[in-house]
Amino acid sequence: MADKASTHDLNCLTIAELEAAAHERMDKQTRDYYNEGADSNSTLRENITAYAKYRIRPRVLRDVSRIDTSKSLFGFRNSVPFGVAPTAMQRLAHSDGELGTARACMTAGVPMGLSSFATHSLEEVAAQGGENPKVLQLYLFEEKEHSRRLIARAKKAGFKAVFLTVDTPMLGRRNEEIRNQFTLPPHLEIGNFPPGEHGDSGEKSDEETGREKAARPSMQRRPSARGYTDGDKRVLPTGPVTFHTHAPNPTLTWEEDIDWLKQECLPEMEVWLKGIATSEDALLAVHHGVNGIVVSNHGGRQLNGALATIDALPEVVEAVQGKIPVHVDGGIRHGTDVFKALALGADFCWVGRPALWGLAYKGQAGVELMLKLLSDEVSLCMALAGTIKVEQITRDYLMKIDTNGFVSRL
Ligand SMILES: Cc1cc2nc3c(=O)[nH]c(=O)nc-3n(C[C@H](O)[C@H](O)[C@H](O)COP(=O)(O)O)c2cc1C
Ligand SMILES: CC(C)CC(=O)C(=O)O
Repeated sequence: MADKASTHDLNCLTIAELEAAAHERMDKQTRDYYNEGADSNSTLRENITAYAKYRIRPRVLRDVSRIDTSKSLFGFRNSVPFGVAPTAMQRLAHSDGELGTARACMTAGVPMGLSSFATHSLEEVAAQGGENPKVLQLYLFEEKEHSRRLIARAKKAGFKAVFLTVDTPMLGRRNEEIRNQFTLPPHLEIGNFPPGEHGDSGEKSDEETGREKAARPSMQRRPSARGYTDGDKRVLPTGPVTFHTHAPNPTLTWEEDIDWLKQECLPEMEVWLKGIATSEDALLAVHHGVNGIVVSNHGGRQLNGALATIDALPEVVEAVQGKIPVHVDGGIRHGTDVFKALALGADFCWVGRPALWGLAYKGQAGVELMLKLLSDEVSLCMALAGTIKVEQITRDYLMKIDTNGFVSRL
């Protein structure tokens, strides 16, 4: 027993405990920024609770002494069927930041999604090495030249794909972010867009330096912020690249932008869409020839009231009919959630906040811990359900409980 306990972090045996441990280690601004969703947070909550509607139908008396949790993606055999989703500004959590996440993903043999708005550059992340795939999350800016340059850099650095985020025509309303007057501390900058390289004076932006904070009590409501529709006029951002000004792009369309992106990326990097939530858009994605989609609602941070991703997944899977891979993120907090998502037809899963909690808890080692907890849970769940390989996980292993408590096969 003593031996077994010694391989564990007894303070963090679950993702929930990791979340609690991280809570104490983050300042309020960071904690609120990472943890909140949009508006009342109902989609954020439902992303998690919706998993409880599904129960597992375990099969027995199969030799489960060897469980293979691995899954191929971008030509690499990942150790598990999930990776770390792109989340912005990871050095807010810990000085290891995105480099710590990259090293943890490399050690665990899982893919890493890097946010366009990371606090390290994509070159620094690539330099951490590893055969595990790296994916660049892309906010396609209205000034396409910025995006063109970023895409070229990602190609050169060996990124396997871009995940174009399509659920941010405007930024969702995050009330704590507004209340806290969120600013990037002066010692940090957005690694991919350092001040001075994007048509600005070389001065850090207000958002990056925190200057004029007092003079601008609600920075998100600057006319150029474009996050809200309460009278602000949309203005093409011309200054330094900051996330409030550049991440949202209300002008993107299937016709204008997807072909452009494919031309920029292919064949070296695949083009995926992150933020698909309906069968109609999934079919359009197939029609426009993208390489894959991620069913996502941005961790409940964009359209509050949107369906939980695990509930949106089945209609997308049914529409796509295996023509392109379908991934899912949002609310995954246990290995059984990964199992359920795979059973409902996802080819792969991504986890966002748990990696941030790992980082906040112990930097790189904390992300490694998070990946180990989730990997062990996936492996145990597969064994107890009677599945030896990821490919064996199908709808036959699930039941659904409706609001009246009736249980049915899928
Ligand atoms: C703090 C934070 C920052 C995020 N930053 C980005 C980002 O820069 N680009 C993006 O496409 N998604 C971003 N996301 C969304 C994640 O990629 C992912 O969709 C979401 O976190 C999944 O939900 P989960 O946190 O419940 O696992 C962010 C999420 C969080 C929590
Ligand atoms: C750069 C930001 C817009 C990052 C983001 O997507 C988020 O905070 O949800």
